[in-house]
This record gives sequence, C-alpha cells and structure tokens, in this order.
Amino acid sequence: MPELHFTKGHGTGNDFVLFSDPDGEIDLTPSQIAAIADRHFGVGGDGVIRAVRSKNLPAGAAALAEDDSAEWFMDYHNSDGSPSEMCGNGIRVYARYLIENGLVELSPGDTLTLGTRGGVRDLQRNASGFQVDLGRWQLDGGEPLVRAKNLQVARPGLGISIGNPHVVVALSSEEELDSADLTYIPHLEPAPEDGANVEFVVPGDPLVRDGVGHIRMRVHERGSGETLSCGTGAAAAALATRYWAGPDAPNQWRVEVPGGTLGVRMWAAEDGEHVSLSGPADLVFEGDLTV
Ligand SMILES: N[C@@H](CCC[C@H](N)C(=O)O)C(=O)O
Repeated sequence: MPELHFTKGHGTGNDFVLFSDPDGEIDLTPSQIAAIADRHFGVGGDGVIRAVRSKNLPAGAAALAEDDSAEWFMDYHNSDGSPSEMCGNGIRVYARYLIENGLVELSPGDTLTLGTRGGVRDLQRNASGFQVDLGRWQLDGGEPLVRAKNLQVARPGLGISIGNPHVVVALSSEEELDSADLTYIPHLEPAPEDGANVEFVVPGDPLVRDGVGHIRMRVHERGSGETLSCGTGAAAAALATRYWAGPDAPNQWRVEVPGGTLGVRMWAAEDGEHVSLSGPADLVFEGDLTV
C-alpha cells in the first residue's frame, strides 16, 4: 500500500492532486487513481498528476514523450482513472509544483520543457502565471451532432485536436449556456472512438475588443465530467470561434470559464500554426495519504 505525500493545486479552478515519483516506482491502478480523485472519499480533484523523471518511464511510455529533452514527464490521469495525452491547466500547475519543490528552476525568460503523452511542451513564466506552447493544433474529428440535457436542439460541433480530442459547440445566448445541464455526458453523433472533451461557447458582445477576441465557455471533460475550467478546451474553443468568425478574426483571445480567465494565442511557427495558453497556477495544500 503506497504512502503518498501529495499536493493539491489548481489552475482557474481545474483542480489536481500531484505527487512525486521521480524513479517511477509507483504504479497506481485506475481504481486507485479514481479513489484519490473522489471528492467524498478521497482528496478530490479533476485529475491526478504523477511527477516522474522521463528516463524512468517504461520504454513504451518514454517514446510517447517524443524526445528526451524533457527531464520531467507529466503522468496525467482524469478523475475516473483514465489517462490523457495532455492537460493545459495541469501542466502549468505541474510546473509550479516542480519549481516549489526545488525539482526544477525557471527564471523569467527561460523555458521549461516537460514531457506529456501528447509530446513535449515548452513553458515560460508570464504576468498571469505561466504560458505553455500547446504545439500544433488540427481540425480532427469532423462535425458531430451534439446533444446536451436542457439544450432544445442538437448542434453541429467542430472536432479539434490539441494533442487531446475536443468538440466545440456554439450556443446562441448566455442564457442557453447557463441552462445547459453538463452533469450528464453530452451525446455525440457519430461518437468519437476515443471520446472527447466537449466545450460549449458563446461569443462576447462584441466578439472583438481592442483586437482581442472574447468568448465564454463551459466544458464537460472526458473522464472528469463538468469542470470549472479546461486549458486545452479553452484553446480549442478559441480556435473554433476564430474558424467560424472568418479570415478577419484575431489571433489573441480571452476565454472566460466558470473558474476564471485564460489567454489563448495562435502564432505561426516553422512547423505550422501553434496555439499557446496563459493562466494562473496555484498550489493550495499538502497532505499524506495511504492508497
Ligand atoms: N483539464 C485539462 C484536460 C484534461 C484531460 C481531458 N479530460 C482529456 O481526457 O483529454 C486541461 O486543462 O486541458
């Protein structure tokens, strides 16, 4: 029975239980992870993050990190125990955790490279906390029809991959966004093979202020249910809104989520267009638990 010293952290209310396993000795089962994330019987969180050195990952998992430039790997699992390729809020909180525990140093202007199942990701400190380059994004997954409880009509969504899968749905009003009941899993037709995080968005009024696009978003996360925020989801929502808005839409966005505000920026890199995410990362408390 492993004894874990854990830290609880969050990014705009998307909350995580983090623990260190630098040598890769702790192999939790999905049900052990779900028990830690349980809000009634465990610590509680939308996800669980194991800090492990990339060199100590099993060979197959190490290959997922694409290259060996990242000393640390973010072993991310949703609250139901399922793994995910990437977590945009989680990786900022993970960076703060590594820094506060003296496991890495990151001076302003420097870059920290972390491994994830979706590949390596670069982070820097910025005014809001951290900025992470989420890498190249792509339209992926078509336009499934989305139904959610309390939404009167089915809507076409837009499939977008940010390393992990998203379907973004545009709603017509703030009232509609507020009334959607996301305690139930949205129904997607056709259903994506690997599931999807589903983001519901309404445009700001006006959509663009001072060259920055504004949207509001709620999300139902694959493997975790409705959460107060989803970083990769915010990036997908901004990308989908820009796609729908046409060629004059900006490359800089503010995304209001129930837990706060996230910044999203699209920019041209040598290998194609990248999308970056900015936002806070907070550590809240520490404790010990027996799994
Ligand atoms: N909350 C995260 C995304 C976490 C993973 C997601 N539920 C999935 O299964 O892909 C974020 O901030 O990006």
